[in-house]
Amino acid sequence: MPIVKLASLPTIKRLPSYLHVVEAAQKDGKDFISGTIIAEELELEPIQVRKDLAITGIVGKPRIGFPVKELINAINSFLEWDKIHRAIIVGAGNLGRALMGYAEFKRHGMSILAAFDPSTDKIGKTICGVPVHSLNQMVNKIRELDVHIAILTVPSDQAQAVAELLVKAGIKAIWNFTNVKLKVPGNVVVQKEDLSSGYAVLAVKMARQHGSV
Ligand SMILES: NC(=O)c1ccc[n+]([C@@H]2O[C@H](COP(=O)([O-])OP(=O)(O)OC[C@H]3O[C@@H](n4cnc5c(N)ncnc54)[C@H](O)[C@@H]3O)[C@@H](O)[C@H]2O)c1
Repeated sequence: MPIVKLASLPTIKRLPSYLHVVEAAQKDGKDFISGTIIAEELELEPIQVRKDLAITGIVGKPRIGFPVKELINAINSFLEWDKIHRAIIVGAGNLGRALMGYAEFKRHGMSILAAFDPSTDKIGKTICGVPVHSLNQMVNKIRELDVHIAILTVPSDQAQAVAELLVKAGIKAIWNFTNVKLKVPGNVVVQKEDLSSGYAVLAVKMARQHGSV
């Protein structure tokens, strides 16, 4: 199966920010929001916002803007956030625990059903409502719980071996927080995440604005 390439990747990455702004407008009791207001909030060009939002199929009205409720539904639907995504976490350490405790994921359909870790201090415990199991239960639990997404927060030297186990168990997508480029079959989606990218942008922006400190 070919690797899925998304032409609209930057747009997809901006959609959650749009959703935050539009949800805030809904909380303020607004029925409509203009592309210009969204653009101002996010320091983007209005044309960019309108182009991005067109991908969700929702059309704004001249001088009135976008209907807030429909826009929220359209963004959630485009992002597949209106569906339940059954997930597990492998590696219940510092990062794994932080992700288990992040309530936004639940609000957006991500249901973390179990975590797996070899540490006897963690097995049998519950972290933020998520039960931690031993690694030798992983394959059976993935099948039993009908899980499709695995969040990988293991030490880097364990990443490839764990990924291979996940693929064998039938996992369809791996959200990879390790710094390893995983080798998996083409039908398994891998999304690699790196907080350092954000830090890099922050540091360079700060240097440009204030000079090196
Ligand atoms: N992408 C990012 O921005 C980012 C940020 C922080 C950490 N990380 C990466 O995430 C990973 C975890 O970082 P951390 O700070 O949580 O480390 P940590 O040491 O706190 O946690 C790692 C956990 O994995 C468990 N583990 C070890 N071998 C395992 C295996 N084979 N299967 C399942 N679990 C196993 C350990 O017992 C531990 O609980 C590391 O690879 C780190 O480099 C990435």
